[in-house]
Amino acid sequence: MVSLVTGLLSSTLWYTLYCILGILAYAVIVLIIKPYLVYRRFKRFPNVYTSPSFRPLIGDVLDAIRDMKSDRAHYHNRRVIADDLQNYDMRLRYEGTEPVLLMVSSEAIEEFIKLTPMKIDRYNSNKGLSKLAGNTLSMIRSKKEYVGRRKLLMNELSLNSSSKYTPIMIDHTLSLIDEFQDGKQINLTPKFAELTHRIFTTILFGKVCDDLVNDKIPYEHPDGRIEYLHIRDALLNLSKAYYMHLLHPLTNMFRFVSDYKLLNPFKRDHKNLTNYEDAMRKIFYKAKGPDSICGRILSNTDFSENDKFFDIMMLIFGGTETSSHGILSSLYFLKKHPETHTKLVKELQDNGVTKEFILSQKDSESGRKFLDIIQDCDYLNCCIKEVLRIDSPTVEVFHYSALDDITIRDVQIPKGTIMRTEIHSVHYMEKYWKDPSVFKPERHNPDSDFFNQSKTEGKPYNHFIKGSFGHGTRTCPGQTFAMIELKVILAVLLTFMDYEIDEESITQEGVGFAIGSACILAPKIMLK
Ligand code: HEM
Repeated sequence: MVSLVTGLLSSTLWYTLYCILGILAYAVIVLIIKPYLVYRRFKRFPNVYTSPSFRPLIGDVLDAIRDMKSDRAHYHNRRVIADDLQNYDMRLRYEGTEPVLLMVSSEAIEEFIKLTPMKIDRYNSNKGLSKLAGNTLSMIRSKKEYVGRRKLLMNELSLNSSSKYTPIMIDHTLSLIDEFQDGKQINLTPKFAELTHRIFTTILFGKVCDDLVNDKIPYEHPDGRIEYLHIRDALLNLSKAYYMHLLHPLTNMFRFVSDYKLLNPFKRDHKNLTNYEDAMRKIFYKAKGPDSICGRILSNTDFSENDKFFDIMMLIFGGTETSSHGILSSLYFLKKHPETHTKLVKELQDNGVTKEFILSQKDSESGRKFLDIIQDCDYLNCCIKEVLRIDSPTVEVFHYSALDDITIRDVQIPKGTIMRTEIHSVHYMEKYWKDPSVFKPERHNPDSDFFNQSKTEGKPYNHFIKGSFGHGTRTCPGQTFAMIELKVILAVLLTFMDYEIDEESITQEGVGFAIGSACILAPKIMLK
């Protein structure tokens, strides 16, 4: 009997020991050996930048956290990195243990795009912001269903051809200006997020949902405090929280902890996300009528209601912070370069963009007249393009992966490699841009001396040296809408107010407003 018990015990012990050894071996292979082999594979290509040393387990996470803590996410960091990348086509980056190959040169980006979607397509890492975006079209492969879902949204919204939204943009921007007090300083960072969120939700749901959109929902902060936040503020907090998941060591090392939300912050953020989704569903069902865009999208029976729900959520997510950060950057760079600000204000005035004209357009049926004039303002167009180059609101595109073994710029990339195009580096490369670190709207104007000098110096303008909206099949569907929105909001702001930014922020290098940046813009407002 005793020997039986000892035998059982010892076999249980051995079994446990084997299990522990198995788990350890698995961890070593997945967390250290595999990432190291990827590092070795790409290190041998002279046109692939790899960090000077391979850091097992933590990858580049420490750098990212350090930059976020020192308020340098992401602008300063990206510019510094871009300097190191001048002569490379790609960069290997580690998101924890996960190697991601980033295309950094225009040539690599172009080859990458040519291979999408046949050989390279969307990859849903189901991590970080991908989790926030749920089962949206932006996470699925570029197949028939994707095309149908994207077409449905674009047809219903007719975002890219419509001027009918400009009165809504004017109206909300004027309401925001009404809140400003002459001579008072105001933090514009949350104000602009509120503005773009209002514009987009009014377009999607109509005024009928104003009360629900302005509802407050419970949001649990990291210190356990529950605060009732506007839906839009909950969304902004959630996007920051889920961005941090990407960098969280537990997401990378012990994925199951985040997948099953076993610990905070995963548990807490999921609870907050559920509250946000519940609040959004209420809005959807209230906006179900045929007069609302959301209602018309929901009445389509080709796709499941849940998929359409997430697609609309994605639109709100994609259309809020991106544009609001673009406006922050625009105001900042215009004041950093006062001659640009003066020239732009003059262009608007010369084209008849006055207070009276804007007020007359606020209630117009179509907004066509205002839009036509705004679209004729070439310098406004160049300023916004330059803002998007020097401080692109988005710093990353979503993940892609190689569906097959492929070759880009003579680099052999095995099937399954996770990839992305990088937005900022190409924006600062000396080989494509004349004086890339200088803010120069004229570089986008084919009639300007600067544009032609760049061309003579062998740096012609080219589609793939600008990446703010991505490229190819998966390019941003809201691009035209966003450009119109930025122009309209900026034109209204510059006509109704002037502003002063404190000397320290203006002279400090590295101030930028990409999503995730800790920089805030709080100027003194002078109403006109
Ligand atoms: C300045 C404003 C904006 C910027 C800089 C921007 C940038 C981007 C970028 C870089 C991507 C990823 C492309 C890729 O993965 O290759 C993207 C995708 C997307 N954007 Fe935008 N965006 C802006 C405004 C908007 C607006 C206003 C909307 C909504 C109308 C929107 C909706 C989307 C959607 C749905 C996707 C996913 C597309 C897909 O996977 O097929 N974006 N955007």
